[in-house]
Amino acid sequence: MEINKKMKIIISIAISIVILSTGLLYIKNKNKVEEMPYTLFLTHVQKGLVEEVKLSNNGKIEIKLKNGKVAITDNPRTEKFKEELLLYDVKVVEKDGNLNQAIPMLLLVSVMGFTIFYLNRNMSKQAEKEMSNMSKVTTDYSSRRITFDDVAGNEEAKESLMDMVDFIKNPEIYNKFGARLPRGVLLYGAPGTGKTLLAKAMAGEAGVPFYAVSGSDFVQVYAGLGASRIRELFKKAKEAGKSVIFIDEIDSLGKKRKSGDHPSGSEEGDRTLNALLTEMSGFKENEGIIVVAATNRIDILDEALLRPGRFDRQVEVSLPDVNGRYEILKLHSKNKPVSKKVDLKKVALETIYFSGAKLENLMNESAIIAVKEKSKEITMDHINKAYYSVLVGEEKKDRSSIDIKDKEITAYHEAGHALVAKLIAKDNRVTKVSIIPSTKGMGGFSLNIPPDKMYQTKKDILSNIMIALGGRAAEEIIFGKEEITTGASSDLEKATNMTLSMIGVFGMDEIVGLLNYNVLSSRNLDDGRLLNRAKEILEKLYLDTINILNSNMNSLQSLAENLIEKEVLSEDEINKILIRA
Ligand SMILES: Nc1ncnc2c1ncn2[C@@H]1O[C@H](COP(=O)(O)OP(=O)(O)OP(=O)(O)O)[C@@H](O)[C@H]1O
Ligand SMILES: [Zn+2]
Repeated sequence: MEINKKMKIIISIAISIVILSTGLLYIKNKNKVEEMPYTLFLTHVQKGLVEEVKLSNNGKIEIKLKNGKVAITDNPRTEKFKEELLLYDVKVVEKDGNLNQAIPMLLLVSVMGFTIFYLNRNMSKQAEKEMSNMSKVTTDYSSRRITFDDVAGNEEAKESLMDMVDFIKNPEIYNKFGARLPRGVLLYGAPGTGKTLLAKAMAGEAGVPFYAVSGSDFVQVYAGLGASRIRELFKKAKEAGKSVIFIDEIDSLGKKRKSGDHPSGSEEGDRTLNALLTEMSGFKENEGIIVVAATNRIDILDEALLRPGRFDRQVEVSLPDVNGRYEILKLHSKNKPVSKKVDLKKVALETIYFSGAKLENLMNESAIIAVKEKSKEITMDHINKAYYSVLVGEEKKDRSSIDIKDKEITAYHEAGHALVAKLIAKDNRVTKVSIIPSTKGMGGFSLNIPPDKMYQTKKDILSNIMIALGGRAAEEIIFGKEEITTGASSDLEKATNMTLSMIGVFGMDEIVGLLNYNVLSSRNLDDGRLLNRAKEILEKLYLDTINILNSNMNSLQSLAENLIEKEVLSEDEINKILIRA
């Protein structure tokens, strides 16, 4: 922070103290007068209930209502305040403070205030803006209650959140058993996958108020305001008793710090984050308050956020698979006159990589087009038109435009990994294969769980290398040598690492021997033998992988076809397909 800014802050604090004490003195003398919240005062002004306002330099200003009542409220000290009052036909009296004791202080205040005013007009404007943002904490209990029925697909995420609902509802029972309740849940996943919706549904199911803020509102806020807003938010929630506090875009507060480096976030972001962590450890255990945070990027989050007692529960909210998309489309068609001829299953098939928000958008656009065309119902034609308008301007990297070839390639690639695992590592479990991108894999992923044991054998490592190569091998077999894709890059990284460790660290190759290559290269003794040998081993394993897949072509085809159709396969489904093939 530059000195100038620091100075300004110190001066502002000094001023605030003076102002506050003056204000207090004033209130003390006026203690018969009722204090009115500033927001209420504003509505009174708008409704024309205010007769007169006595402007002063105090922290509080005096107001007289048309019904004769006198009250005080906070002095906003904005430039336009007087004009606004005049526009609402309020009589404005300028008064210099009638308290003898306060006159010297007031003088001081005005002089300092004047200086500050010139020091930075903008800063105070900014502060004003943020002050008004303070009331931006959205509370949602007035609107319709949202429940888990409003969230389609996402069964896994829903399930883990249902537990939390029980925590909120019956903290006493958990107390009795001495169970420590989670305080924070982190929902992570692509934009528009329903994280906010899930958090709202949690509050709705538990029947408690929902308080929401967004991390991005705190970026570059006026010094100290972020932290105070956080405290304000928690205070509000605590007053309500049980509640769900939602912090969207938490990554803008808690970005990973690079070691040694100045924290990548702003100083203010840090302060806000610290306030958040303090508040979270501050509330008594088992009070029934749960903090839910959401992010699209769990990988850039500061680990401090993920420690026990903080956001120690992490729930992935993924893009919907074809079934999920069908459910979401059905949900958002409920209140719309959709023609019976519309095949939502087909729409679901054609909307791979669409998030829930995008599907909602699709149905909404369709409805708008139908209305414009004065149609009685929403037809397939409307949905098709909407489809293109939803996709317009989308970047390709968003993976929202369906490319059937992409889908096929991913399907064969993932089927390759899964099949190799099933064939050569019988102790491994393949629990899930998916062609929907997620944090587990950009194109898709094949979840391969090795048995739990302390040591890995050479055979295990060889198998794992082949499993990693299975994706590329399948691509080459099906689409040809020239059609292989960039999709295997992280697989190759893994395979290379495993091979190098196997021969250079674990001493598992007869030709290279028992030498540790890290030691050799640190003494500049590396003669390049390791590289040649690693290449040789990797090439042989790749050929083996191709051969295995070639001799199990039926299984590969069948897995891939099922993936294209269902997009996600469970362990059971995989096993069934392989038995049939
Ligand atoms: N699983 C779902 N079921 C039903 N509707 C959904 C689902 N996911 C998203 N939607 C629709 O999309 C809208 C936006 O979703 P939401 O704001 O919850 O996403 P988000 O994950 O919080 O997004 P972001 O990361 O962009 O903040 C929801 O209000 C809802 O209409
Ligand atoms: Zn792969």
